[in-house]
Amino acid sequence: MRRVLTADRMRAADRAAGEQFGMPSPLLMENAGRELAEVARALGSPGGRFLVVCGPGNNGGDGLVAARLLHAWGRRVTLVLVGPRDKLTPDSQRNLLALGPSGLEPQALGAVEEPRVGDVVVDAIFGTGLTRPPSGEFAKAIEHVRRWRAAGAKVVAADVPSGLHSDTGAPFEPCVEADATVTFGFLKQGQVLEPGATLCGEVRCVDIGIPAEAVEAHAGAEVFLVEEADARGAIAPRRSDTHKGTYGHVLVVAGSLGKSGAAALSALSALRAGAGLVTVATRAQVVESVLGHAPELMGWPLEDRGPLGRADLESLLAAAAQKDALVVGPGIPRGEETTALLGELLERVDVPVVLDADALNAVSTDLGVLRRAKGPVVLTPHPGEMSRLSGLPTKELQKDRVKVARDFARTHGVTLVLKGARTLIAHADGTVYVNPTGNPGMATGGTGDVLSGVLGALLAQGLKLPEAAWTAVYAHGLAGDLAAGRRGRLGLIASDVVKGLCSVWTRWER
Ligand SMILES: NC(=O)C1=CN([C@@H]2O[C@H](COP(=O)(O)OP(=O)(O)OC[C@H]3O[C@@H](n4cnc5c(N)ncnc54)[C@H](O)[C@@H]3O)[C@@H](O)[C@H]2O)[C@H](O)CC1
Ligand SMILES: [K+]
Repeated sequence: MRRVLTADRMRAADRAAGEQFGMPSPLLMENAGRELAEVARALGSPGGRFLVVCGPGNNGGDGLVAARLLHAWGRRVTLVLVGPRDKLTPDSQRNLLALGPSGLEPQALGAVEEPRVGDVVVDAIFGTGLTRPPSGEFAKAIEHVRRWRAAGAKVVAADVPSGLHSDTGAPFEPCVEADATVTFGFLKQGQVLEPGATLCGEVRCVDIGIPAEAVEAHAGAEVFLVEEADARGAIAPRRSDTHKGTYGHVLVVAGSLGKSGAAALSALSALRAGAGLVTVATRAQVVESVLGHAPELMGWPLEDRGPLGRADLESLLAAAAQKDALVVGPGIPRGEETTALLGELLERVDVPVVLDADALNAVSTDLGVLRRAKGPVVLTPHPGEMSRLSGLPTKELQKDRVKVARDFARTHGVTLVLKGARTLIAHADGTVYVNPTGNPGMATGGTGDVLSGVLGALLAQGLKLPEAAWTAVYAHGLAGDLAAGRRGRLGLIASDVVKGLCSVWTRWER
């Protein structure tokens, strides 16, 4: 897991590093500038130029250090200073003075010789201090950097691409797009959320001497980036003295006329994610078509009576007996009484329950059922379903997904998987995990059903929350990435993701 900070927490850590741990800001800046210069040097070509564009704050100071070092290393450096010199922060002032012996004189933006392929532009205009849309000469400088990159120069951003909001990952207009971002101390939220993650290019998080102890714990507000080792480590190797009962029995309550495929995808994924047994509870009229997808599946026919309602409760409780996890929602026939039915089911079933698809739409009309649940509950909404659950317009909630997901999980005591580019897993304690796997090829019908099955299977095998959730999400996204590598993103369909799960397990069992 990689801890991810907001700009405020990063600044507090900066201060603590100086005040409590003997790492004053000028030293931090020198270390940051050196790391920045080394990455820039590695990206440049031997005869190439280095164009360092510095803003008025400490981000600019990092750039001034990098310019001095690149020059000392014999590189051809052009320096541009954006904004009034009298506005430079004290640390940046010092570094401007330190340039004296090098003879490096800042040039005006307009006078700069256009960079070419093989040249490197160091973007040190703004970092975590950006608080409003860049304007005037700052906006012009950012537009120059964007144009130079389009002309073939490589761009290395200091800490954060200038123009990117370092907490939300939303770009102001204009915003630098970088080939690499050298970030200092800890990852920032905006670098792991889209579109920020894409705008950063390859993120290198470098140690500049800020000890982990300098970061104040924020119980209930921590954000972590999930890494492959975390997900892989959650899947225990299989012992020889085990049997299918060891790996749990999942009940999938799903499917309806015309939507038997959703049930099959969810159930098949539960099998492909290691569940010992999977039973599908669905209307009698579709049970055979669901089971037709895999002889390994078992069926629990529900009497044909249209939408799921109270009349189905006794049968579903009987189906849920001796099960280790439930997945409810993919393709279910939803009606007036489905919310009440789910409420009763959640109150009486004590194993983990995954609510997906139309089960989410059903509970969104009475969120109280979540608090009344006897066992742990995981919701797996996409943004549209999240809008119905939260009452926020989709556009609104997408602006600060971390906050929306955290608030919902904490308020209702659930684990919430907010799907999308960089899916978020918010746990009831307020901690949010960011998932880096997955690709736009997975924006195709049925991939959500696949995730619900994987999640149900890991819960049935005894993984606890939130670990079961971020492991399922990571594996599901990686399965999609491996499948896209074989099929191409355009051709990817949900069944490929199911097959991709096997590639994940073989990769992790090595
Ligand atoms: N441990 C670390 O992370 C270290 C970080 N360092 C670098 O310091 C910057 C943060 O520096 P700061 O001075 O706070 O802000 P910026 O340089 O990002 O921004 C400059 C300055 O600009 C003003 N400002 C904000 N928005 C606008 C705007 N739209 N137009 C004009 N001016 C604007 C605001 O007042 C800012 O103060 C961090 O990213 C790192 O690169 C340290 O150097 C090393 C340790
Ligand atoms: K920057």
